Amino acid sequence: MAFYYPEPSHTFSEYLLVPGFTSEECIPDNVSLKTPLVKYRKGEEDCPISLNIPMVSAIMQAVSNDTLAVALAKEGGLSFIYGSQSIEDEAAMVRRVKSSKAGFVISASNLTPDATLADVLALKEKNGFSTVAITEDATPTGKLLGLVTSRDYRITRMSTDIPVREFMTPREKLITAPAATTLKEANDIIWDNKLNALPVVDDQDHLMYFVFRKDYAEHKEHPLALQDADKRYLVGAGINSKDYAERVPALVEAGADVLCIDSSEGYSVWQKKTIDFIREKYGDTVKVGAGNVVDREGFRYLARAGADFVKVGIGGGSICITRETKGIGRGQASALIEVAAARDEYYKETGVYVPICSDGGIVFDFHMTLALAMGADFLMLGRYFARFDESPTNKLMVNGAYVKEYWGEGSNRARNWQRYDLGGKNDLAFEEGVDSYVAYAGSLHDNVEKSLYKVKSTMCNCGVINIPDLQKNAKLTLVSATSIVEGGYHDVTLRTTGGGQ
Ligand SMILES: NC(=O)C1=CN([C@@H]2O[C@H](COP(=O)(O)OP(=O)(O)OC[C@H]3O[C@@H](n4cnc5c(N)ncnc54)[C@H](O)[C@@H]3O)[C@@H](O)[C@H]2O)C=CC1
Ligand SMILES: O=c1[nH]c(=O)c2[nH+]cn([C@@H]3O[C@H](COP(=O)(O)O)[C@@H](O)[C@H]3O)c2[nH]1
Ligand SMILES: [K+]
Repeated sequence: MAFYYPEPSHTFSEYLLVPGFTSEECIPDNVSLKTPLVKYRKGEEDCPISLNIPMVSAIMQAVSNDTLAVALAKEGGLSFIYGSQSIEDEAAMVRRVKSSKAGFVISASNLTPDATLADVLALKEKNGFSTVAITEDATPTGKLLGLVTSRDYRITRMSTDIPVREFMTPREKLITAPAATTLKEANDIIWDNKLNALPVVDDQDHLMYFVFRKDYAEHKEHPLALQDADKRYLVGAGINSKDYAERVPALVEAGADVLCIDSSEGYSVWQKKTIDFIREKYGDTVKVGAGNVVDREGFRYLARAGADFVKVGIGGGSICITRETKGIGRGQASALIEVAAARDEYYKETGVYVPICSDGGIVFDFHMTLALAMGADFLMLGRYFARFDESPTNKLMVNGAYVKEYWGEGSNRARNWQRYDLGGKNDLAFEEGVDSYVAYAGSLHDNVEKSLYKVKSTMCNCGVINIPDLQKNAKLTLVSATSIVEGGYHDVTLRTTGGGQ
């Protein structure tokens, strides 16, 4: 007979935290959100890689490119560059993160001289940046031919079909700096010449970075930035259990700090083979997470296989339709609670702490606190990051409101690159994700700061100022359907619409 779980499976919104004693030391400023990313042995002082905030961005085309990776690393979190692209393209993204330096920004707005004023305006509308690099091939690292800022054109006086070459500031009039320029030198040049943006170029006159006037206090603004010993930002990269023999070496060579096998379902021999390959070739020097699992057995299998962390969650993501199409999955809270217990059990048995990541289904900021309280060491978020300026997708106006595009990795849109040719017949493939819009929410920095302030405040209510203590001491209660009604506003008429999350 099949096995039946005695309890239904639950998710975050069905739980509440019950406050603990708040002492004088419990104030948000005292809270540390530092958390382990990869496994470590009992007694080892420092985890080989820790996050300064418990957030990683999802391994998705619509979420984790190099721009978002740099923005998130500045806050103390980590991105996993999406693996659903060619090995060369993924490695190039990793390389761009590793070669970006604090204060040195890879140009996110680029056109050729043949583009028009209309293109400049459309680009500005789309990504909000007012400095456009004019390069030979419209890439961020192409040969620099000029620059367009809002000082170069007047919309009221110029036709929008005028080509960029006619109004850009051409290369010969630009003040630039060579590759070896330090941030301090760059700022002196900016100051002496009253510039807003200083292009940094290599010896072949290819654009490398911009230094913007406003980024001067960069290092002071980002005290939690996640950097390696050479002050380069940390970055992760997604891999799959098929082309790892080629992909892993390319990503390692590009400088990826940690890898993660990206799959809807990780309790499989394919994941073990992938980890075996890495251990054989690199020993423990290359860190790799695995998943996703939703129960004790899945966790133990991957932990024993040597995973550096294990990702939890099947079908809970905002764009997921796996539960509907395949009928597999488990309520995210139930999955997390069981896997956290399995991690603790495994730690007791072996002395090895294998961190777990709650992946998918985080909608409200309080879900973050709940997931951590239920035992997650860190959280993977897709929809959350897709809404920000730094995510790779288009910002559009739909029904009078700004939205950003967001699509699942199991949607046809994401699968249009050839990875799926590697397994099974294409005509039998079915979609496991949707293509959608999410409400545009502004900059990553502002949102992360706000969300984490809420998490810290709640931790103070629970009487704890670090994540391990939250995991140990949190008191959680399931709530009845009726008490969920009690938890929202009720029996009043709102004077204004809206309200918090
Ligand atoms: N977390 C979630 O709930 C879900 C996530 N996704 C996302 O969609 C994307 C695709 O996920 P999947 O379809 O699970 O990709 P996948 O590549 O892990 O699996 C696709 C199919 O290939 C098989 N397979 C894997 N390695 C193999 C090998 N070496 N030889 C032979 N067969 C092999 C798998 O068993 C599976 O049937 C990922 O980005 C994933 O994160 C999709 C659905 C649900
Ligand atoms: O069923 C699915 N079909 C998909 O197409 C898909 N794409 C991503 N994912 C998973 O969802 C996570 C992100 O979830 P959120 O948007 O809720 O943060 C991600 O981190 C993934 O685990 C998918 N699941
Ligand atoms: K399985």
